[in-house]
Amino acid sequence: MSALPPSDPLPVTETPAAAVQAAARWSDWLLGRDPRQRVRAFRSLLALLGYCVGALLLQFGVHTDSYRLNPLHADLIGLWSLLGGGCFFIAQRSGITRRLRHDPSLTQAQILFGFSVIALMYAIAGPGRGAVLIMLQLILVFGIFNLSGRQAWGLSLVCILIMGCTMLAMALGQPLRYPPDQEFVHFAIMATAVPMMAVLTGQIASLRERLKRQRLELRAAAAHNLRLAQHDALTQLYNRGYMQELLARYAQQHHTPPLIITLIDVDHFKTINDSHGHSVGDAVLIALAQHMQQALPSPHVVSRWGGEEFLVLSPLSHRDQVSKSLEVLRVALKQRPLLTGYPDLEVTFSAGVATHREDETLAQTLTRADQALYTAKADGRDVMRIASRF
Ligand SMILES: Nc1nc2c(ncn2[C@@H]2O[C@H](COP(=O)(O)OP(=O)(O)OP(=O)(O)O)[C@@H](O)[C@H]2O)c(=O)[nH]1
Repeated sequence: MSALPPSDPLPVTETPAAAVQAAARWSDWLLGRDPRQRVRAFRSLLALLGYCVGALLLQFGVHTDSYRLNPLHADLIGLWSLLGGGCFFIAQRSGITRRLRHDPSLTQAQILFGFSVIALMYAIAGPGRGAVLIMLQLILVFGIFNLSGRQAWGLSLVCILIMGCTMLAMALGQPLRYPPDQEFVHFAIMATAVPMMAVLTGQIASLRERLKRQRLELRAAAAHNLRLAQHDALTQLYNRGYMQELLARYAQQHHTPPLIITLIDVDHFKTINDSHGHSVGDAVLIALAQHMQQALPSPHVVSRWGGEEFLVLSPLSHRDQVSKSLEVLRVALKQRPLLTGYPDLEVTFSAGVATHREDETLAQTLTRADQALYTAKADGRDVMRIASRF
């Protein structure tokens, strides 16, 4: 028996339209099912789409001869960009990049590859190279979601270096197609815009970091609140509210699992409080709770049901263990004092046990356990009684 029964069945919802189902199947086939890997594969696919457009534009330039492109160069660069982009997408889609702890998105590698494509395109585009510079910014935008500020600055410097060298080489090698004064302006624009992207990426990285921290804090606070709501502050056992919820959930199940309810009550607890003080009474409850949890570990669920009363929920298959463990505990309490420093403090308990029957509700089982406990008290305490059928 688990601490909580399986969650309620999902409400019946309308079946989505066939077109939606087909789209979902296609998207699963294309991007995979792992949510994180899907995002990575989607970004790589987007980049591949960008390379496709770039390759097509190069072919368009060759056919119209508007930019006097070298057809062989255009083919090679197109092929390079599609091959590289395709490899990155396949790597993400296959999931092998998940093993790369530091950069499973391959962001830096993809950006560096993008720089190489842009530099090559810039070198052959001639009069169309202004458009290539726009694509350069697009490549940097891809890093905004994954890079740290430091990584963004590093890549910016590499970008300025690669593009600066390309511009210089073209200005020196083909001064008619790449006039040096124009290349200077292009370089100045690029060298200003690229670091700006690095600054923005750094800001978004710290925002991401803050959000991540807040999410972790919220999760910890929610877990803490849940613990407070379900546990008794004194004994740290499950509290009555949690047990009532648990019983209600079992009761709602079509077939209530075979259960045993045991109610345990400390004998003459008022006398312990009156003669030793409330704090000693508290210590007795804490110590007894610990002993009971040790005697009846999972799958038993031990809880504090009320003041000096405990409720134990056990699967029917563990019925013998309940009576044996409680008997062992009862005898142990006689042999050595529960609290060190209080050798004369005698603590005993009475218990009532009821097995849930198919023809009754769990509330009725609980009532029978309570009646059995009452009988144990009436029989002189320090005993366990099994509930009768009714
Ligand atoms: N120290 C302490 N005492 C508590 C706590 N909760 C309830 N009590 C006390 O538990 C005592 C219960 O007394 P009774 O209901 O008369 O039960 P009892 O003295 O154990 O008598 P029997 O159950 O008939 O054996 C009361 O005096 C409550 O004040 C608690 O958290 N700490």
